Amino acid sequence: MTDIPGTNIPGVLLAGGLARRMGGGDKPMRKIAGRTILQRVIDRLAPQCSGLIINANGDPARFAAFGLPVVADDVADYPGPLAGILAALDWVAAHRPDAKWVLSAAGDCPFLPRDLVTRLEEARRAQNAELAVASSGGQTHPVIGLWSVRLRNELRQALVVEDVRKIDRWTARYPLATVEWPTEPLDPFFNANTVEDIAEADRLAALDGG
Ligand SMILES: Nc1nc2c(ncn2[C@@H]2O[C@H](COP(=O)(O)OP(=O)(O)OP(=O)(O)O)[C@@H](O)[C@H]2O)c(=O)[nH]1
Repeated sequence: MTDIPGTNIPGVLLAGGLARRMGGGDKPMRKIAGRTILQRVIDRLAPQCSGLIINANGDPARFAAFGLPVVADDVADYPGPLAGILAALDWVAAHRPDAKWVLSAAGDCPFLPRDLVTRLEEARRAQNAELAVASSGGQTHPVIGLWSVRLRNELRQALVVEDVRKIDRWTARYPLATVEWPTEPLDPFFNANTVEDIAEADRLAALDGG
C-alpha cells in the first residue's frame, strides 16, 4: 500500500493487447533476466496497491499461476487500452465499492517506479484532479495513471457511442495531474514492444537491480 493515509487504490495490469509488433501472444509473459514481465510488474506494484487484477482477453487459465482475478474487456474487437481501463473500473465498482480510484499500468513495463502510486496520488490530491498520468523524458504514458471509478459510465459512453480510442482524447475532458519521473539511471516506463526491446530490457534489468 502507499504511505499516504486513507489511500485505498487497487491496481490493474493491462495485458489485453494483441502484441502485433512482437508477433502476437502475451507480451507480459515474456521473460526478462529470468522473470516474466508480468511477475516484475506484480512485484513492483503489489506493495503500492490495495490488491491487483489482471485485464486480459482469451482463456484466463493462462494467468492462473499469478493467483489474481482476471478481468476481460467487455467491449469487443480490441478497441485499445481504454477498454481494459473500463473493465477494471467496472470490476472495482462491483467488487471493491470502497475504492474511488484505480491505478493502471501496462503489462509490458518491467521497471515501474517504487513510488508510482504515492506520487500520482499526491499530485492528484494537491491539484484536486479527477485523473493522474505518469510522464518521463517529457513524454506522457497515458496507460499508466489513476482513474476515477465514478467516471466509468462516461468512459463507456466515449468508447462505445463516440468511438473514442485515443486515451489523451478522453482524459483531456477532465482535470488531469501529470507527474514526471527521471530517466536516469533508466526510464522507469521503458516498455517492451518488439523482440529487440526484450534484449534491451535484459540489459536494463541490471540497472534496475536485476
Ligand atoms: N484491454 C485491452 N488492452 C489493450 C488493448 N490494446 C492494447 N492494450 C494494452 O495497452 C497497453 C499498450 O498497448 P500497445 O503496446 O499499444 O498495444 P499491444 O497490443 O500491447 O501491442 P501492439 O499490437 O504491438 O501495438 C498494453 O498494456 C496492452 O496490453 C485492447 O484492445 N484491450
